[in-house]
Amino acid sequence: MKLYNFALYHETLLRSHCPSLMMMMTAWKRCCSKVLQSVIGSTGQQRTAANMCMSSPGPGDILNSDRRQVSIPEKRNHTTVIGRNANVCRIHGVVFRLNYGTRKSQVDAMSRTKQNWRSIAPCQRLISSQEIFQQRRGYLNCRQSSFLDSPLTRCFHSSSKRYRKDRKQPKERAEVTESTEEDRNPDIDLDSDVTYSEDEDEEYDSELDEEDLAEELYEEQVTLVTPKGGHKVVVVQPNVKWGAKKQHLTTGELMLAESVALVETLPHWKVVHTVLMSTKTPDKKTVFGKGNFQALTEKIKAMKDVTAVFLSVEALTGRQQKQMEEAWGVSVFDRYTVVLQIFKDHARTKEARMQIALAEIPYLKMRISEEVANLDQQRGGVRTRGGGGETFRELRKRVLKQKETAIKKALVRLKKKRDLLRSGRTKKEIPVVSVVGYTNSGKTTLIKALTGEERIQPQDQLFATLDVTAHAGQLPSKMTALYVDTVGFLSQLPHHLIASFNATLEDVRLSDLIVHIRDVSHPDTVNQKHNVLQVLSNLKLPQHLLDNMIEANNKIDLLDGESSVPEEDDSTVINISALKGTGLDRLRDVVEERLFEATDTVKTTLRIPMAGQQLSQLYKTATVQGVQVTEDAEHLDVDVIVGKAAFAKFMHAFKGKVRQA
Ligand SMILES: Nc1nc2c(ncn2[C@@H]2O[C@H](COP(=O)(O)OP(=O)(O)OP(=O)(O)O)[C@@H](O)[C@H]2O)c(=O)[nH]1
Ligand SMILES: [Mg+2]
Repeated sequence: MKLYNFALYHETLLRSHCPSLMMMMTAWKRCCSKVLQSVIGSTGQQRTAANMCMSSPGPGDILNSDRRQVSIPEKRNHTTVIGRNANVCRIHGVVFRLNYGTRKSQVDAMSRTKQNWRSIAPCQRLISSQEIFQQRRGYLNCRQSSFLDSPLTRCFHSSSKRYRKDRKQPKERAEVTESTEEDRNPDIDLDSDVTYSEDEDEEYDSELDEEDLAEELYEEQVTLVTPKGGHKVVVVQPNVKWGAKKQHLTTGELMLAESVALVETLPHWKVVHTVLMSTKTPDKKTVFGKGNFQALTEKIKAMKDVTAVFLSVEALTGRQQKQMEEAWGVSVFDRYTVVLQIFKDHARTKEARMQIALAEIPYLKMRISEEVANLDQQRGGVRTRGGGGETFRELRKRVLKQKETAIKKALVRLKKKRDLLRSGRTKKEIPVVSVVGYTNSGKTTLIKALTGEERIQPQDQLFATLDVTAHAGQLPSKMTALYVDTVGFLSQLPHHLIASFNATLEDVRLSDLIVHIRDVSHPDTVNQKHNVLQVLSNLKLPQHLLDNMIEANNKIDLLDGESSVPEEDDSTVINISALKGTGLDRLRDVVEERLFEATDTVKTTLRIPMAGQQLSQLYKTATVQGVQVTEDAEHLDVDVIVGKAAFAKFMHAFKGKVRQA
């Protein structure tokens, strides 16, 4: 090994003067690689071992100007990378950190001399540094495919217009890439070494902008893989009976029922057992106390048909998850991953998809930090500097950051579009009513009933709606209002999941009125209301919106006696059944009344002279709803909806000639 390392140190020299020794070394190294490949799993220790051994250049190596390298086992169509920061790669699903040991002179010599390229890698091709970005993304995101198989088509450089242009023109791509490469490094002569496989050509075809990128990234993030026969899940619900973490408004049984509903929302996931387990310390590493954890482990191990455990806590750290998986012998999921997966399954629009991708980033960041901690603990290999996991973390964090920026940018663009639409609505003075509430409370059903919109399809499912949509409906005065359907809320939902929906929840913030719809037939309705109010207060809504909010007690048709939920006198609470249509007329009246208050508008009837400019003025400044000739045939009674300021101005301008009828 020492001889080998010595040889590596003088590799360039050896390549030209002693090819047979170099070949011997290469064969030795390949042999090491193959042995490693066969034994390497995914643990940090093995990765560290791989880092140590796969540290020397040879055929098929990736080398870059950062003086870092990685060895790739022999394979057809080797990819050779020249550029910056290609310091990590993935081989057959295993991540390798690149080694710092290669000397700059070696890399430079190889980069500059075509001869060397040929001798080292006759079947390799050179790719641009933009493509390296893609490979890094490939390493980070492609969980199944190997580094070499990952597509080389995407680029993180949003500024790299040229690259995108290349991809639009696949036939001319070879020349363009050539010149691009040469521009950057005139010493490299690429004429005969640049080859492209047909597969790669296809990948270059499709147009890709940041939104597409974000969408693709969304697809590639943590996805719960359902086994062929579906998942048979045991739901474990921690029940905090004492202390500050105790949930006062709900019970362990109700929380368990919600957890079961969550799991069963995922297609082919079936709950086969449930466990309600007391804990005093839900924040502890094992969530439960020692004795309870032991008892739980025995219980789960005795359940032979189980393929996964859903532990109903907000989010598990990577270490917790690993520890539990080792103890229980099956996959373990938390609320965050399950809810995120439901969101992914249900999101239809690009905006919702991007927001979900954004929501996942903090979770991934947390996991990366932990992985790094593990790797750093396990380092100790020769010729590694800065900690085994350091580069790994930097790279992944950088990729995540780029991704975050790309998504945020795309969201800002969409927000601008939304703002335009919103300003259009404001110009037309169409009032906006946001319908919010706990998931599955009947928001979509209510909007369908109020607007008569046929296309809306309510579903008996958690998080059926993830795309915020607006639908026009008529108020009793024939005035049009826009009802906004929103994403439902859920208890113990990590706040950044909700926060990631900020762009769409902006509509709620800017609406004129909020209707909070509750499922009063649900046994946990009080806790649900509490949760919704808490989320609304976290959204920092304007106080007047919260003060003016209407509460609609939905699904009263499911209650024993329809009067079992008392309505309050001040009409802030209205009993309805969105499905049966009960109480909707009253709700419309109250909505209109509140909208007038919120928008400083009055609805009135004005008596004006038949001859004069008053009527034309009213048409200009108010919404005229009806005109009747009075009995004396000299006046008109005009029903109008008009802003308070415009009304005062009108009355002042025609003082003595007009009055309220
Ligand atoms: N019996 C009864 N069922 C209702 C009523 N309103 C809604 N539902 C049912 O409740 C279920 C959920 O309704 P949705 O309108 O999809 O609820 P949502 O609040 O939009 O749910 P998410 O979008 O998932 O948050 C559907 O099966 C509806 O048919 C009602 O007044 N009475
Ligand atoms: Mg809905």
